[in-house]
Amino acid sequence: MTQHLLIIDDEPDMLTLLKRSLEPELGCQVDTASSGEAGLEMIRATDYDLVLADIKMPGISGIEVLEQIKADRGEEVTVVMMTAYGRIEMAVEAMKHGAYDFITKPFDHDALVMRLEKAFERSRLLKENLRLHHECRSTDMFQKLVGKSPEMQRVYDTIRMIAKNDLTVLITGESGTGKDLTARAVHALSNRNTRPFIAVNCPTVPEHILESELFGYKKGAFTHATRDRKGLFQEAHTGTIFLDEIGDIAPTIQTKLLRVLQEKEIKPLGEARPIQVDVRIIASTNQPLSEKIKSGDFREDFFYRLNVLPIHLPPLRERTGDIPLIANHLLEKHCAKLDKPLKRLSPELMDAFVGRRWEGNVREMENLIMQGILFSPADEITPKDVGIPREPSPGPGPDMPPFLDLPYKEAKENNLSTFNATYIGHMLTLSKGNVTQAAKACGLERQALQQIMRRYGISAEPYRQSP
Ligand SMILES: Nc1ncnc2c1ncn2[C@@H]1O[C@H](COP(=O)(O)OP(=O)(O)OP(=O)(O)O)[C@@H](O)[C@H]1O
Repeated sequence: MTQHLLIIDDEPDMLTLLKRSLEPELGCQVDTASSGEAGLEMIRATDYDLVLADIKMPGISGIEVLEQIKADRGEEVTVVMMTAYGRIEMAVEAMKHGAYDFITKPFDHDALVMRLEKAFERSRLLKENLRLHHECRSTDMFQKLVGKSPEMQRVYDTIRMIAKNDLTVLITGESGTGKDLTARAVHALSNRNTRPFIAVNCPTVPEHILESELFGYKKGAFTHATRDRKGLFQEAHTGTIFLDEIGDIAPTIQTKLLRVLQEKEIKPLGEARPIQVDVRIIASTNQPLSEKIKSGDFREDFFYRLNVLPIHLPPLRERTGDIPLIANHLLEKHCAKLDKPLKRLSPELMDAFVGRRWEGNVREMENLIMQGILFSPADEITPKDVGIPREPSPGPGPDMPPFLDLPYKEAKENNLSTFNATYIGHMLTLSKGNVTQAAKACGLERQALQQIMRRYGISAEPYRQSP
């Protein structure tokens, strides 16, 4: 991409001369401004890679231009100053204000080109750094949610699409599917990410306490209210509140939450006047709320207020392609947490994992893996270590393979994933984690094997621990 240079100088001849010589020599596009005021306006409108400004100008001086650029854009824009020969104190002043370099007039042309090339290089590196930093931040947001299946890709797309606005989100999914992680990802990608994220596990708080926990109370509101206390909504002000397992809350609290959603205000117990709060609400449930509405346990109007932006997390058995990836992720995470050397999952255990129904989803898998890490005597965790019978569970029907009720593409992808985890796992076991040897045994080029391993989230690391 062509780089973009802005030259600010009050001498028109100098501008013409520099533009004419620098454009072909640096291979960049040069714009010119004949005053500090005009220059600043152009900088606000265009993303320049480099600004070359004269220090001494009538009106806004070069130093003032520099100060303004630093105030508006920080380190994003690289600035080089020009000063007349002998005005070294001005150049020092410019460096103090954050100029990258200074050049004295009259110039030695070659030296000028060389210094501007260096400044362009600095600007390119800086922009690349900023881009990577930004990319890292946005992948960080999802880093705890592992899974590459089409189902999880849809979840990530939805999170990205809905995170930035302030609308209410309802996350549904069986227990242990990652609703809590998803709520945190929505907050992390939202504009509120530097503000509080308050999670409330609704069923664990007794009904009579939940109201005062959420909305707070005034001194004297009830017998033990010896002082004013802020509720969680006030704690979450300008941030996000996550109401986990909302399906379990009592109708009286549903009515009060409905009011918060409608009016954006809360009323602490014992307080006469409502208090305005600016809180984004994310709720989750593992129960079909439609049934609760039918039985009269959940207010229908409250449900519609909550279900503005829905996210559904599919159960693990419907995204079996993710199982090897999540299993290895949890293994690494918990070996580190439990301060144990990295173990590996035997191919038989991975097979059993893929065929399992996982009623408790990722949480159930996490528990099994922790047991395996603690109880397996060797580096390899086998089905026996976690109490799984050797034969994989039969899946949906008595004799039916677990993929027969899936669409072709998905069934194929899931089976490929299992096949790769088992086959490559076996070859890596034999080669003690040596990828070159494993590739030879597979009859593949090393790079081809590495590509497959990357695609299916297989790491050679755990196999290197073999005695
Ligand atoms: N996609 C995933 N990748 C990695 N870890 C996950 C994933 N989904 C869930 N987990 C892990 O599984 C455990 C359960 O996840 P989480 O608490 O988010 O589920 P939940 O749906 O909120 O569960 P519950 O309904 O029981 O509250 C957590 O330790 C979480 O880190």
